[in-house]
Amino acid sequence: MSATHATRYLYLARHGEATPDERGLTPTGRRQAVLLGERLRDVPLSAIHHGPLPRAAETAQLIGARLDGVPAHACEPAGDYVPYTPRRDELPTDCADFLLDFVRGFPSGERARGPLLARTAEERFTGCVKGSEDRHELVVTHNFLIGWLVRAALDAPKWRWLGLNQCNAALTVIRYPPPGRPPSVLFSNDMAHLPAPLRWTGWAPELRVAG
Ligand SMILES: O=C(O)[C@@H](CO)OP(=O)(O)O
Repeated sequence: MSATHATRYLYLARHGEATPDERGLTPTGRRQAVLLGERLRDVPLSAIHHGPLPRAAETAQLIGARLDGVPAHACEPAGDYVPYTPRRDELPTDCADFLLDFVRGFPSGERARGPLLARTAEERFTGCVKGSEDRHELVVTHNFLIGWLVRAALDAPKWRWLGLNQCNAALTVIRYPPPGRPPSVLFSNDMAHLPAPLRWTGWAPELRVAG
């Protein structure tokens, strides 16, 4: 802790498994959210921020029910959008076509509004905090924003949010210390709170590994 700044611990979770119509969570998704809430019970969270879509809002509500009195609120920067559309000349030549096709597969509206929302998310959720008290905050969000914030913490090229994927209700924690030390990614896509049958949902089958 420095005289004027303290550490922020940012807890990032992708929503639980969504129903095919994305109007809410499946029974698996609800159970994932409850278990994540139980995992977070001993964390001194001061706030839960969540995206406005039903799958994130329901996940946040189920988590919050396990955390006495932590205020939860919806906000657009925690929502679902494409944070950055790379130019071809930024990408490795051997995977440029694959990555560009992937990004262009998302609605143009999600791509157009993404960069401003991503910037706002960085301003609102990242970096050390003023004062002498460390802060712990949870953001219940979608796959892409978590990749974007991990990329930013590592100071990786902007396109590199692509390929940083999260399973449903997995936990990523980033620590932002006071000036003088870089951010650290303490956990990434951690599913220790989920039993095996509830792990790896929301993740392409070819990317799954044992455990
Ligand atoms: O639409 C998707 O593929 C991702 C993008 O962030 O969202 P979600 O986590 O809601 O599946």
